[in-house]
Amino acid sequence: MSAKDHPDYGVESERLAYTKEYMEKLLGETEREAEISRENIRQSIGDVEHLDSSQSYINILTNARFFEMASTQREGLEAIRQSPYFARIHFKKDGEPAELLYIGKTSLFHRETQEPIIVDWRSPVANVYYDGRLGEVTYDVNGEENAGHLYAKRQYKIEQGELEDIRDVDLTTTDELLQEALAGKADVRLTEIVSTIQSEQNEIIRANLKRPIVVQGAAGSGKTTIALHRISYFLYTLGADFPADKLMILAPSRLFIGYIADVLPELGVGRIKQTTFADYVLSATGLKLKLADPDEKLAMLAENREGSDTAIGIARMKGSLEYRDLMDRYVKMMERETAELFEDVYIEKFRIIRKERLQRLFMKDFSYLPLQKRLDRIRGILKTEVDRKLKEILSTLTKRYEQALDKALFGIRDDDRRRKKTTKLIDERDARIPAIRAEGKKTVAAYMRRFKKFSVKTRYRTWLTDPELMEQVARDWDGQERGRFLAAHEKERWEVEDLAALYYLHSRLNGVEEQWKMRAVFIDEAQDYSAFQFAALKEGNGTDMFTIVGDLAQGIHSYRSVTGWEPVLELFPRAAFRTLQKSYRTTVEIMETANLVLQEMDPDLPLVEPVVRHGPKPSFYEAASFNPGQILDIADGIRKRGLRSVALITKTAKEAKAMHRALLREQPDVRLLDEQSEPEQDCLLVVPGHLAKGLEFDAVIVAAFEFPFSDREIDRKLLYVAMTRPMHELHLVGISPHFLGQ
Ligand SMILES: Nc1ncnc2c1ncn2[C@@H]1O[C@H](COP(=O)(O)OP(=O)(O)OP(=O)(O)O)[C@@H](O)[C@H]1O
Repeated sequence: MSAKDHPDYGVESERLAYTKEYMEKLLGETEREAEISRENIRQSIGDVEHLDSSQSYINILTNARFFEMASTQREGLEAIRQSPYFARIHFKKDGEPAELLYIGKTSLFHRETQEPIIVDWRSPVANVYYDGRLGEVTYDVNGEENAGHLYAKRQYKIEQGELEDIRDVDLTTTDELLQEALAGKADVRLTEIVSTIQSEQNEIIRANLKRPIVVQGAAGSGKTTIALHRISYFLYTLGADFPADKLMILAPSRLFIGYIADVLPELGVGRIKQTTFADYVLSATGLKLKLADPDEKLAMLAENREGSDTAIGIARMKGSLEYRDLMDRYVKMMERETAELFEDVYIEKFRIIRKERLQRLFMKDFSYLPLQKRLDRIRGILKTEVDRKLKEILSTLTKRYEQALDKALFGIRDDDRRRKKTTKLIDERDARIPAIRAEGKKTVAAYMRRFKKFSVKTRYRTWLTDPELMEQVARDWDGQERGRFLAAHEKERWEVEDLAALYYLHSRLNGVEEQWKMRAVFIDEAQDYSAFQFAALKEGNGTDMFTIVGDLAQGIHSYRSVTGWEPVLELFPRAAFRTLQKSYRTTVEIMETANLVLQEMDPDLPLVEPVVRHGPKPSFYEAASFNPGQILDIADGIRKRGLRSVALITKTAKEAKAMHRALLREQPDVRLLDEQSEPEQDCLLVVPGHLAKGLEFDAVIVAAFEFPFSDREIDRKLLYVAMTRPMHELHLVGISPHFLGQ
């Protein structure tokens, strides 16, 4: 059906024409305003030379601000020019007349009449569009409930400024727009979904922003997308108090950041910090460490290598809250050792401050601060105290010398004795007073020298290698456990698993600098975080405003990460918890096959419900060894069916490298994805399973030969992740595990 067939086509095309016309007019105006500001700036720069320069500077600043505002408005208008809105609601707020509100990516108001021409999708009233109900509805405005009646919802497809389609949405029709959006091709990039956000997703996006939220969401349920839209909603709603650079999204790899980076500016959130946990910790602590390959343990497990038990046991320990408690005990020891260093403070023979007072400040009054920050405060207090007392001492002494001189001058009769006495007094005074003054100037610095800066790296390394210290800190470990731990750290080697402890120590000893202290944190692929990582991030940033999204079924790093959300909810007691079971990425046929793997992990796990969209059944190709020709044939077939992004997902990184090499010999358009690469289209991408997490492709070929997928937990998870990446086609090559029923 085309838009022209709709009975309201005439009205709707007039409305679109009106909107476009107004936008063009506004664009012209902002263009002129920008030009005027630019001209004013130019003039003021000229005036700086010969006029009152402070006035000219003010002019420059004001006009620069106007220029910026005009540019931002122009950019906003440009962005929505081709498709100004995507929906309309017929809505009546209680006590007000009914209105037709057009919803788009940003708002547009008539400058003179203040009439809303387009309402922002993030505005409070737009909530009723997403909420899924018609009839009596309520929505929240700044914590206050507003009520009204929603008569109708209508969706539009507007492309290149042309009205292509109009659809009235009622509760019985399926969301055709969603179906269409899902049938589209993967772009190797995420896109915004503001026009088709579903009500259960909307609920998470708009959940109380000042409280934490934890989301367990199935593969393809839109977790990443929702996290990004929640950030956009966050900045729209609370942006005035929370500048974008105080918000951070933590992604699993740099590759993944590249994948989401495009959608961030589109949602108006390009300026937030986008980083990985490792990069964040290294920047925030200022530590320069070369980290060992973070996926080595995963490889050990996937390849079923000998000797992985100890390494994995240690990794698990380092992610636990028990390890955090050990670090707390270690900090307590350092606190006590530091407190012992306090002594009374003197200038000459005058006591300025007693050590007990300083110890009390350090241990009690400032106990809420990191150790170094407490010392900094104490230094400040000492300085004030020394300055004040020094003045007192100098004035008292000066007076005392004056009195003594008076007494000598007027009290001693004998000339010779008097002269001697006064000379002695004057000499003494002239030496002592400047000496005290000089000493007083240096007292604080000299006193504070006993406190050495806390080097987090050195302190942590000492904990890992010093048997005596370990015995004191890890009191509950037996000799064997300590021995194993010490032996594993003989060689200096830094691993991702150490980062939580390093960051935690940094935050407790030195404190995280303002620049790195975030006010809201969004974590994607959160199933790969350990309890200690969550705890450390919360402590270091001093906030619990976290949005945590993940899928336990994809927890391929579960040897070092959480295996349930309970510990996370305990760490964030104010958190809301939501689950998403519906998957939007893939077809019914692919999801049903992936569900077989899910069931194998834990029969109690709820199966993922795909949004009804059909496609070919997954194909299986029994093959004992890798044959590049076979893979390229499959990929060619996929391309011929019009799909563009194709990934070959392997079980291990080692096999990915080997397959990539072999494929390259046959065809140049093959790319191996690693941590640093940019995902790209139109070539066959070879992706190791753990890096495929979070990404999506039109079609996926899963292949494993050297280490085929077996019945082990790690294999099931890796296979599940790989199988849930495609939007349209899945091909499995190699020996498939029995539970796939092939
Ligand atoms: N409401 C929606 N409308 C249109 N597309 C959607 C919607 N929700 C999700 N999608 C699409 O579904 C796909 C999966 O979304 P996303 O990658 O955010 O899911 P995820 O839960 O993070 O997946 P995974 O855990 O498997 O990485 C994306 O292509 C996304 O654009």
